[in-house]
Amino acid sequence: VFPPELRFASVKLFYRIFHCFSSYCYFDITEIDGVNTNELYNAVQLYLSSSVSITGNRLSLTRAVNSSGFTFGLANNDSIVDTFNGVNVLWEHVVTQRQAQTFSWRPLPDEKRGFTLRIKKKDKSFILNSYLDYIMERASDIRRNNQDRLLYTNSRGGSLDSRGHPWESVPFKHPSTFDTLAMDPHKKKEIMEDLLDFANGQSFYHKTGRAWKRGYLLYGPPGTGKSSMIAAMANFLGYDIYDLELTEVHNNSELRKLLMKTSSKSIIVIEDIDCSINLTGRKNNNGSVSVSASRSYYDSEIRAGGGCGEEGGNNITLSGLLNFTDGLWSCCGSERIFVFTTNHIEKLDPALLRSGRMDMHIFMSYCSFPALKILLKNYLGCEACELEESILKQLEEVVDVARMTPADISEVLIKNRRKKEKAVEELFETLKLRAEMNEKSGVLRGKNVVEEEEEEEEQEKRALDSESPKQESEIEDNCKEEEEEKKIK
Ligand SMILES: Nc1ncnc2c1ncn2[C@@H]1O[C@H](COP(=O)(O)OP(=O)(O)OP(=O)(O)O)[C@@H](O)[C@H]1O
Repeated sequence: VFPPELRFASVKLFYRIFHCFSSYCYFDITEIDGVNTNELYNAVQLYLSSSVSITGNRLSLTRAVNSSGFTFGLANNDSIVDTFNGVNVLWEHVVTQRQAQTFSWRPLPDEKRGFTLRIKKKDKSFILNSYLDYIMERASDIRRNNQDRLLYTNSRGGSLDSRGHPWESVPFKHPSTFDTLAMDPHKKKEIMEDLLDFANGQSFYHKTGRAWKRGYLLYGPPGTGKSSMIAAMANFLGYDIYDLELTEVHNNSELRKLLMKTSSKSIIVIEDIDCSINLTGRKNNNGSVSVSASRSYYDSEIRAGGGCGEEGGNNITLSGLLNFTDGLWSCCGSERIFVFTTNHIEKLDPALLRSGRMDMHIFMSYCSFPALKILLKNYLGCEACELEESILKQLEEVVDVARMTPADISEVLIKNRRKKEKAVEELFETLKLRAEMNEKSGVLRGKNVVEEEEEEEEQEKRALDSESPKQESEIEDNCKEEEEEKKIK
């Protein structure tokens, strides 16, 4: 009976009166905002998925592409109460049929979906300030946990893929974790704590004015678990990995572009850095740092591809690499970890190793006794306490002197993994043989491995401490000299 205009006006009036007397206010969060997808809608859906999975009776269930987890959702027109800091809010999932479209540039779904958030008027400012931010954060955590890790590598010859992206990706399914990694448990704990401190340290980095990034240098002989450590780090933090092949990068600007296209919460890896870029050019023949060391010197003298005798034909300079790790561009994006690996730390330029670039130097050593116990547990399923005391003692005696890598030891264990006793016996024989060979050839010079390793680490630290300040003063002197020369000219 009512004409549509009158009907519309009376509904509007009714709502106004209703809202005046109601103690609630409502917010509509639609799936599509105009023509764009509403980020908040997706975030709310993910956020609610954790609470509805426990309380809901009828749920929608989805699994996104590249995701290893299921997402629970509120069924159509269902509602749920959520509590945030003692405040109750009501979420309703509203689904209505969309009117048939006459014409549209972009076809929209037949259904119009959205969430309605009902909160008490008195809680409005509190909820709007912190609850929605909290939802966005939780949603991105859930998304990251559900999503498969990705392993990116830079395209050959710097070419772009069909989407104009310089990185190609594959799902990252490396099973290495800190549990499977054989290394000294104290060292392992220290690394894990450092990683957690970094991942939870947003406010600290903000407060101290530091870019939210951290550098790790993994060094040690081949087969000691450097790559496994990177995989364990990625699995531990849930980060993607960008495996940067430096020999495929032509120049510094290409390097910078690659950096700009990496995402937050990622680990950028350069493996065997000493083979990717020639870092020895800065040193004199006797190993001391050249007096003429300066950025311009790096630029002109140090070229990539010379480290392992291969000519890569690319023009990345050390200066470019230093800028990559801690220049202004390294701060585009946040929460990034740089990991460099090398078998020859002595070949690396001290400038690359200083704190701020490589904050933590991790020495991946030959297999020690605590690491051996982890391998025995992982490969044979036997705890150290299950083995006879005498066998353990024998193993402990030879393992340090044998200087075998965890990779070598795991090969011996894999062969006999079904027969525990035979595996332990063969392992002992192999370790003994190696230890004898080492002693005969005088590799150890009367010291045990741990002492040698500690000494190596100590030497490296001393070299760094003495070189860093010297270098900076040298660089300053050089700059001054250059300026004076320019003035005279
Ligand atoms: N510390 C370790 N803990 C457990 N497994 C290890 C460890 N080190 C090596 N391995 C085993 O040996 C194999 C090779 O190790 P990995 O590639 O991580 O060594 P790497 O130090 O990176 O060697 P390279 O320097 O040659 O790249 C791995 O697949 C893993 O199974």
